[in-house]
Amino acid sequence: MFDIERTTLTEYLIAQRRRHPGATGEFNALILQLAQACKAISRAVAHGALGGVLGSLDSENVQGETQKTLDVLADRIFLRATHWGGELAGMVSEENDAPIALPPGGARGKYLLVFDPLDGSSNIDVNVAVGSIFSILRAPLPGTDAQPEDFLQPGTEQVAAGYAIYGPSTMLVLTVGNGVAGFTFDPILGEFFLTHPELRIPERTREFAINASNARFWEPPVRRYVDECLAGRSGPRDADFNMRWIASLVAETHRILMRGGVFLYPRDRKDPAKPGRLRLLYECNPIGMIVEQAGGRASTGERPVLEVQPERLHQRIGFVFGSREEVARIERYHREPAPSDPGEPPLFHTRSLFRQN
Ligand SMILES: O=P(O)(O)OC[C@H]1O[C@](O)(COP(=O)(O)O)[C@@H](O)[C@@H]1O
Ligand SMILES: [Mg+2]
Ligand SMILES: [Mg+2]
Repeated sequence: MFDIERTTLTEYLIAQRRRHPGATGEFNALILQLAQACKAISRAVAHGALGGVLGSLDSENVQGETQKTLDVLADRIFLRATHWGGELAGMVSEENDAPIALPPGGARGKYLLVFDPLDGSSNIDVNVAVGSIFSILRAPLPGTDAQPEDFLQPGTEQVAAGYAIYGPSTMLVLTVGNGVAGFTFDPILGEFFLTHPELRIPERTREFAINASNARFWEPPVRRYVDECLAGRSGPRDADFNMRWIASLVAETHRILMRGGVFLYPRDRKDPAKPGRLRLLYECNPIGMIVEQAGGRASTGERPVLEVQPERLHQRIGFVFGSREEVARIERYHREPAPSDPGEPPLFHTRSLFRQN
Protein backbone atom coordinates (compact mmCIF):
# COMPACT_ATOMS: atom_id res chain seq x y z
CA MET A 1 0.00 0.00 0.00
CA PHE A 2 1.39 3.42 -0.94
CA ASP A 3 2.49 5.47 2.05
CA ILE A 4 2.92 9.19 1.36
CA GLU A 5 5.30 9.46 4.34
CA ARG A 6 7.88 7.04 2.92
CA THR A 7 11.37 8.41 2.25
CA THR A 8 12.37 8.50 -1.42
CA LEU A 9 15.88 7.70 -2.61
CA THR A 10 16.39 11.41 -3.37
CA GLU A 11 15.36 12.40 0.16
CA TYR A 12 17.66 9.76 1.63
CA LEU A 13 20.59 11.07 -0.41
CA ILE A 14 19.92 14.66 0.60
CA ALA A 15 19.88 13.59 4.27
CA GLN A 16 23.18 11.72 3.80
CA ARG A 17 24.73 14.76 2.14
CA ARG A 18 24.30 16.77 5.34
CA ARG A 19 27.19 14.69 6.72
CA HIS A 20 29.44 16.28 4.07
CA PRO A 21 29.13 20.07 4.34
CA GLY A 22 31.33 20.71 1.27
CA ALA A 23 29.36 18.37 -0.99
CA THR A 24 28.46 19.80 -4.38
CA GLY A 25 25.61 17.46 -5.26
CA GLU A 26 27.60 15.68 -7.99
CA PHE A 27 27.70 12.46 -6.00
CA ASN A 28 23.95 12.47 -5.46
CA ALA A 29 23.41 13.22 -9.13
CA LEU A 30 25.52 10.20 -10.05
CA ILE A 31 23.61 7.87 -7.70
CA LEU A 32 20.31 9.08 -9.14
CA GLN A 33 21.60 8.44 -12.68
CA LEU A 34 22.54 4.90 -11.60
CA ALA A 35 19.10 4.43 -10.06
CA GLN A 36 17.61 5.60 -13.36
CA ALA A 37 19.68 2.99 -15.22
CA CYS A 38 18.46 0.30 -12.83
CA LYS A 39 14.84 1.33 -13.42
CA ALA A 40 15.32 0.98 -17.17
CA ILE A 41 16.97 -2.44 -16.78
CA SER A 42 14.20 -3.51 -14.40
CA ARG A 43 11.66 -2.64 -17.08
CA ALA A 44 13.54 -4.62 -19.73
CA VAL A 45 13.86 -7.63 -17.39
CA ALA A 46 10.17 -7.47 -16.45
CA HIS A 47 9.06 -7.56 -20.09
CA GLY A 48 11.14 -10.68 -20.74
CA ALA A 49 10.27 -12.40 -24.00
CA LEU A 50 7.73 -9.65 -24.82
CA GLY A 51 10.58 -7.14 -24.97
CA GLY A 52 12.79 -9.38 -27.10
CA VAL A 53 15.57 -9.30 -24.51
CA LEU A 54 16.07 -13.02 -23.90
CA GLY A 55 18.72 -15.22 -25.52
CA SER A 56 22.37 -14.84 -26.45
CA LEU A 57 24.30 -12.83 -29.01
CA ASP A 58 27.14 -14.11 -31.16
CA SER A 59 29.62 -11.90 -29.31
CA GLU A 60 31.92 -12.70 -26.37
CA ASN A 61 33.04 -10.32 -23.65
CA VAL A 62 36.64 -9.86 -22.49
CA GLN A 63 36.27 -12.87 -20.19
CA GLY A 64 35.47 -15.13 -23.17
CA GLU A 65 31.85 -15.47 -21.99
CA THR A 66 29.05 -15.44 -24.57
CA GLN A 67 27.15 -12.21 -24.12
CA LYS A 68 23.43 -12.31 -23.50
CA THR A 69 21.19 -9.79 -25.24
CA LEU A 70 20.43 -8.30 -21.84
CA ASP A 71 24.15 -8.06 -20.86
CA VAL A 72 24.74 -5.75 -23.79
CA LEU A 73 21.52 -3.79 -23.36
CA ALA A 74 22.16 -3.25 -19.64
CA ASP A 75 25.72 -2.13 -20.38
CA ARG A 76 24.39 0.42 -22.87
CA ILE A 77 21.76 1.64 -20.40
CA PHE A 78 24.41 2.26 -17.69
CA LEU A 79 26.54 4.15 -20.18
CA ARG A 80 23.69 6.29 -21.50
CA ALA A 81 22.49 7.14 -17.98
CA THR A 82 25.85 8.37 -16.71
CA HIS A 83 28.31 9.42 -19.39
CA TRP A 84 27.05 12.95 -20.16
CA GLY A 85 26.49 14.14 -16.61
CA GLY A 86 29.99 15.46 -15.97
CA GLU A 87 30.36 13.62 -12.66
CA LEU A 88 32.65 10.89 -14.05
CA ALA A 89 36.27 10.83 -15.11
CA GLY A 90 35.98 7.27 -16.38
CA MET A 91 34.14 3.98 -16.20
CA VAL A 92 34.90 0.28 -16.39
CA SER A 93 32.34 -2.41 -17.14
CA GLU A 94 32.45 -6.19 -17.11
CA GLU A 95 31.40 -6.13 -20.75
CA ASN A 96 34.27 -3.97 -22.02
CA ASP A 97 37.95 -4.88 -22.16
CA ALA A 98 39.29 -1.35 -21.60
CA PRO A 99 37.78 1.60 -19.71
CA ILE A 100 34.85 3.07 -21.64
CA ALA A 101 35.70 6.39 -23.31
CA LEU A 102 33.56 9.33 -22.20
CA PRO A 103 32.04 11.52 -24.94
CA PRO A 104 34.60 13.87 -26.53
CA GLY A 105 34.07 17.45 -25.42
CA GLY A 106 31.94 16.48 -22.40
CA ALA A 107 32.83 17.53 -18.85
CA ARG A 108 35.06 15.28 -16.74
CA GLY A 109 34.26 14.91 -13.06
CA LYS A 110 35.80 13.55 -9.90
CA TYR A 111 34.38 10.01 -9.74
CA LEU A 112 35.12 6.67 -11.34
CA LEU A 113 32.34 4.16 -11.95
CA VAL A 114 32.95 0.41 -12.08
CA PHE A 115 30.01 -1.87 -12.81
CA ASP A 116 28.62 -5.28 -13.69
CA PRO A 117 25.56 -4.23 -15.72
CA LEU A 118 23.82 -7.57 -15.52
CA ASP A 119 24.86 -10.09 -12.89
CA GLY A 120 23.68 -13.69 -12.94
CA SER A 121 23.18 -13.65 -16.72
CA SER A 122 22.65 -17.41 -16.86
CA ASN A 123 19.37 -16.83 -15.03
CA ILE A 124 17.82 -14.46 -17.57
CA ASP A 125 16.29 -17.06 -19.86
CA VAL A 126 14.92 -19.11 -16.96
CA ASN A 127 13.21 -16.11 -15.31
CA VAL A 128 15.19 -16.20 -12.06
CA ALA A 129 16.43 -13.09 -10.23
CA VAL A 130 19.31 -11.15 -11.79
CA GLY A 131 20.87 -7.85 -10.78
CA SER A 132 23.30 -5.00 -11.46
CA ILE A 133 26.31 -4.11 -9.29
CA PHE A 134 28.21 -0.81 -9.09
CA SER A 135 31.12 0.74 -7.23
CA ILE A 136 32.16 4.41 -7.07
CA LEU A 137 35.78 5.47 -6.54
CA ARG A 138 37.50 8.86 -6.52
CA ALA A 139 39.40 9.83 -9.66
CA PRO A 140 43.06 10.54 -8.82
CA LEU A 141 43.06 13.46 -11.30
CA PRO A 142 39.56 14.99 -11.30
CA GLY A 143 38.57 16.82 -14.46
CA THR A 144 40.72 14.67 -16.76
CA ASP A 145 40.16 11.37 -18.53
CA ALA A 146 41.01 8.52 -16.15
CA GLN A 147 43.76 6.09 -17.08
CA PRO A 148 43.29 2.30 -16.69
CA GLU A 149 45.58 2.17 -13.64
CA ASP A 150 43.43 4.78 -11.86
CA PHE A 151 40.79 2.09 -11.35
CA LEU A 152 43.20 -0.25 -9.57
CA GLN A 153 42.26 0.91 -6.07
CA PRO A 154 41.61 -1.42 -3.14
CA GLY A 155 37.99 -1.80 -2.07
CA THR A 156 38.69 0.22 1.09
CA GLU A 157 38.83 3.30 -1.18
CA GLN A 158 35.26 2.94 -2.43
CA VAL A 159 33.07 5.97 -1.83
CA ALA A 160 29.86 4.06 -2.39
CA ALA A 161 28.63 0.71 -3.66
CA GLY A 162 25.29 -0.75 -4.52
CA TYR A 163 23.29 -3.31 -6.37
CA ALA A 164 19.85 -3.58 -7.87
CA ILE A 165 18.02 -6.87 -7.72
CA TYR A 166 15.41 -7.59 -10.37
CA GLY A 167 13.32 -10.17 -8.56
CA PRO A 168 9.62 -10.43 -7.74
CA SER A 169 10.13 -6.79 -6.75
CA THR A 170 13.00 -4.56 -7.85
CA MET A 171 15.17 -3.25 -5.03
CA LEU A 172 18.19 -0.97 -4.83
CA VAL A 173 20.58 -1.69 -1.96
CA LEU A 174 23.07 1.08 -1.31
CA THR A 175 25.91 2.06 0.96
CA VAL A 176 27.48 5.50 0.94
CA GLY A 177 29.80 4.45 3.78
CA ASN A 178 27.24 4.96 6.52
CA GLY A 179 25.47 1.61 6.84
CA VAL A 180 23.31 -0.07 4.21
CA ALA A 181 19.85 0.94 3.08
CA GLY A 182 17.38 -0.93 0.87
CA PHE A 183 14.87 0.79 -1.41
CA THR A 184 11.94 -0.89 -3.13
CA PHE A 185 10.88 0.28 -6.58
CA ASP A 186 7.29 1.35 -7.10
CA PRO A 187 6.79 0.68 -10.81
CA ILE A 188 3.66 2.84 -11.02
CA LEU A 189 5.24 5.92 -9.45
CA GLY A 190 8.66 5.15 -10.99
CA GLU A 191 10.36 5.83 -7.66
CA PHE A 192 12.59 3.97 -5.20
CA PHE A 193 11.29 4.20 -1.61
CA LEU A 194 13.28 3.43 1.53
CA THR A 195 11.85 0.18 2.87
CA HIS A 196 14.86 -1.42 4.58
CA PRO A 197 16.82 1.17 6.59
CA GLU A 198 19.99 0.05 8.39
CA LEU A 199 20.27 -3.49 7.03
CA ARG A 200 22.31 -5.79 9.29
CA ILE A 201 23.52 -9.32 8.56
CA PRO A 202 22.76 -11.68 11.44
CA GLU A 203 26.04 -12.82 13.06
CA ARG A 204 25.19 -16.49 13.32
CA THR A 205 23.79 -18.63 10.57
CA ARG A 206 22.99 -22.19 9.56
CA GLU A 207 22.85 -21.62 5.80
CA PHE A 208 25.65 -21.73 3.23
CA ALA A 209 25.86 -21.26 -0.55
CA ILE A 210 28.46 -22.84 -2.80
CA ASN A 211 28.51 -24.37 -6.29
CA ALA A 212 29.05 -27.99 -5.21
CA SER A 213 29.77 -29.10 -8.80
CA ASN A 214 33.26 -27.66 -8.21
CA ALA A 215 33.84 -29.83 -5.12
CA ARG A 216 36.66 -31.84 -6.64
CA PHE A 217 38.64 -28.63 -7.27
CA TRP A 218 38.30 -27.13 -3.79
CA GLU A 219 41.26 -26.60 -1.49
CA PRO A 220 41.33 -28.52 1.85
CA PRO A 221 40.07 -25.68 4.11
CA VAL A 222 36.96 -25.25 1.94
CA ARG A 223 36.35 -29.01 1.85
CA ARG A 224 36.66 -29.13 5.59
CA TYR A 225 34.18 -26.29 6.08
CA VAL A 226 31.59 -27.77 3.69
CA ASP A 227 32.02 -31.30 5.06
CA GLU A 228 31.43 -30.05 8.56
CA CYS A 229 28.27 -28.25 7.45
CA LEU A 230 27.02 -31.35 5.63
CA ALA A 231 27.76 -33.56 8.63
CA GLY A 232 25.10 -31.55 10.45
CA ARG A 233 24.05 -32.49 13.95
CA SER A 234 26.26 -35.58 13.93
CA GLY A 235 29.40 -33.60 12.99
CA PRO A 236 31.71 -31.16 14.79
CA ARG A 237 29.31 -28.23 14.23
CA ASP A 238 26.57 -30.06 16.12
CA ALA A 239 23.94 -28.35 13.95
CA ASP A 240 22.11 -29.00 10.71
CA PHE A 241 22.83 -26.60 7.84
CA ASN A 242 20.82 -25.66 4.79
CA MET A 243 22.43 -25.21 1.35
CA ARG A 244 21.49 -22.80 -1.46
CA TRP A 245 22.82 -21.95 -4.94
CA ILE A 246 21.06 -19.44 -7.21
CA ALA A 247 24.05 -18.74 -9.52
CA SER A 248 23.43 -15.02 -9.15
CA LEU A 249 25.80 -13.16 -6.82
CA VAL A 250 23.27 -10.38 -6.33
CA ALA A 251 20.49 -12.78 -5.36
CA GLU A 252 22.78 -14.66 -2.95
CA THR A 253 23.91 -11.37 -1.41
CA HIS A 254 20.35 -10.23 -1.00
CA ARG A 255 19.32 -13.42 0.77
CA ILE A 256 22.29 -13.13 3.11
CA LEU A 257 21.46 -9.48 3.88
CA MET A 258 17.88 -10.42 4.64
CA ARG A 259 18.32 -13.54 6.74
CA GLY A 260 22.02 -14.30 7.17
CA GLY A 261 24.19 -17.03 5.72
CA VAL A 262 27.55 -17.45 4.09
CA PHE A 263 28.54 -17.48 0.40
CA LEU A 264 31.66 -19.15 -0.99
CA TYR A 265 33.09 -18.93 -4.48
CA PRO A 266 36.57 -19.87 -3.33
CA ARG A 267 39.83 -19.99 -5.18
CA ASP A 268 40.04 -23.53 -6.55
CA ARG A 269 42.09 -25.75 -8.83
CA LYS A 270 39.65 -25.85 -11.74
CA ASP A 271 41.62 -23.55 -14.04
CA PRO A 272 45.06 -22.32 -12.92
CA ALA A 273 44.58 -19.23 -15.11
CA LYS A 274 41.53 -18.23 -13.02
CA PRO A 275 42.19 -18.00 -9.29
CA GLY A 276 38.50 -17.72 -8.47
CA ARG A 277 35.36 -17.06 -10.50
CA LEU A 278 34.22 -13.63 -9.44
CA ARG A 279 35.75 -10.33 -10.48
CA LEU A 280 37.42 -8.20 -7.84
CA LEU A 281 36.63 -4.68 -9.04
CA TYR A 282 32.97 -4.86 -9.97
CA GLU A 283 31.66 -7.92 -8.11
CA CYS A 284 33.69 -8.62 -4.93
CA ASN A 285 34.59 -5.07 -3.89
CA PRO A 286 31.12 -3.51 -4.09
CA ILE A 287 29.44 -6.55 -2.53
CA GLY A 288 32.26 -6.64 0.04
CA MET A 289 31.66 -3.01 1.03
CA ILE A 290 27.92 -3.59 1.39
CA VAL A 291 28.51 -6.73 3.48
CA GLU A 292 31.02 -5.03 5.80
CA GLN A 293 28.79 -1.98 6.16
CA ALA A 294 25.97 -4.34 7.17
CA GLY A 295 28.11 -5.85 9.91
CA GLY A 296 29.16 -8.95 7.98
CA ARG A 297 32.60 -9.99 6.78
CA ALA A 298 33.98 -10.14 3.21
CA SER A 299 37.11 -12.15 2.54
CA THR A 300 39.24 -13.83 -0.08
CA GLY A 301 38.99 -16.86 2.22
CA GLU A 302 42.23 -15.77 3.86
CA ARG A 303 42.02 -12.02 4.38
CA PRO A 304 39.71 -9.03 3.93
CA VAL A 305 38.90 -8.74 0.25
CA LEU A 306 38.66 -4.95 0.50
CA GLU A 307 42.38 -4.76 1.34
CA VAL A 308 43.53 -6.51 -1.85
CA GLN A 309 45.50 -4.26 -4.19
CA PRO A 310 44.02 -4.93 -7.66
CA GLU A 311 46.47 -5.69 -10.45
CA ARG A 312 44.13 -5.93 -13.43
CA LEU A 313 40.74 -4.46 -14.35
CA HIS A 314 39.07 -7.84 -14.82
CA GLN A 315 41.02 -9.73 -12.14
CA ARG A 316 39.29 -12.72 -10.57
CA ILE A 317 39.64 -13.74 -6.95
CA GLY A 318 38.29 -16.15 -4.35
CA PHE A 319 35.35 -14.64 -2.48
CA VAL A 320 33.76 -15.66 0.81
CA PHE A 321 31.29 -13.42 2.60
CA GLY A 322 28.37 -13.27 4.95
CA SER A 323 27.82 -13.73 8.65
CA ARG A 324 30.94 -12.72 10.54
CA GLU A 325 31.39 -15.86 12.61
CA GLU A 326 31.25 -18.21 9.64
CA VAL A 327 33.64 -16.17 7.49
CA ALA A 328 36.07 -15.90 10.41
CA ARG A 329 35.88 -19.69 10.79
CA ILE A 330 36.69 -20.23 7.09
CA GLU A 331 39.66 -17.84 7.38
CA ARG A 332 40.83 -19.77 10.43
CA TYR A 333 40.63 -23.06 8.52
CA HIS A 334 42.94 -21.51 5.92
CA ARG A 335 45.47 -20.64 8.64
CA GLU A 336 45.47 -23.74 10.78
CA PRO A 337 46.50 -27.24 9.69
CA ALA A 338 43.56 -29.53 8.97
CA PRO A 339 42.63 -31.77 11.89
CA SER A 340 44.31 -35.18 11.63
CA ASP A 341 42.75 -36.86 8.64
CA PRO A 342 40.89 -40.03 9.65
CA GLY A 343 40.64 -41.02 5.99
CA GLU A 344 38.80 -39.21 3.26
CA PRO A 345 36.04 -36.91 4.48
CA PRO A 346 32.59 -38.34 3.69
CA LEU A 347 31.78 -35.89 0.90
CA PHE A 348 34.83 -36.99 -1.08
CA HIS A 349 34.83 -40.67 -0.33
CA THR A 350 35.02 -42.73 -3.52
CA ARG A 351 31.58 -44.18 -2.86
CA SER A 352 30.07 -40.88 -1.84
CA LEU A 353 27.80 -38.48 -3.68
CA PHE A 354 30.64 -36.25 -4.87
CA ARG A 355 33.16 -38.84 -5.95
CA GLN A 356 36.77 -37.69 -6.03
CA ASN A 357 38.83 -38.43 -9.15
O1 LIG B 1 28.14 -20.71 -13.12
P1 LIG B 1 28.36 -20.68 -11.64
O2 LIG B 1 29.59 -21.41 -11.23
O3 LIG B 1 27.17 -21.12 -10.87
O4 LIG B 1 28.67 -19.14 -11.30
C1 LIG B 1 27.73 -18.28 -10.85
C2 LIG B 1 28.37 -16.94 -10.57
O5 LIG B 1 28.64 -16.32 -11.80
C3 LIG B 1 28.04 -15.04 -11.85
O6 LIG B 1 26.82 -15.15 -12.52
C4 LIG B 1 28.92 -14.10 -12.58
O7 LIG B 1 28.28 -12.93 -12.99
P2 LIG B 1 27.91 -12.52 -14.51
O8 LIG B 1 26.56 -13.08 -14.84
O9 LIG B 1 27.91 -11.02 -14.39
O10 LIG B 1 29.00 -13.03 -15.42
C5 LIG B 1 27.75 -14.68 -10.39
O11 LIG B 1 26.66 -13.84 -10.26
C6 LIG B 1 27.47 -16.04 -9.79
O12 LIG B 1 27.75 -16.09 -8.44
MG1 LIG C 1 28.43 -10.78 -12.34
MG1 LIG D 1 27.51 -9.52 -15.68
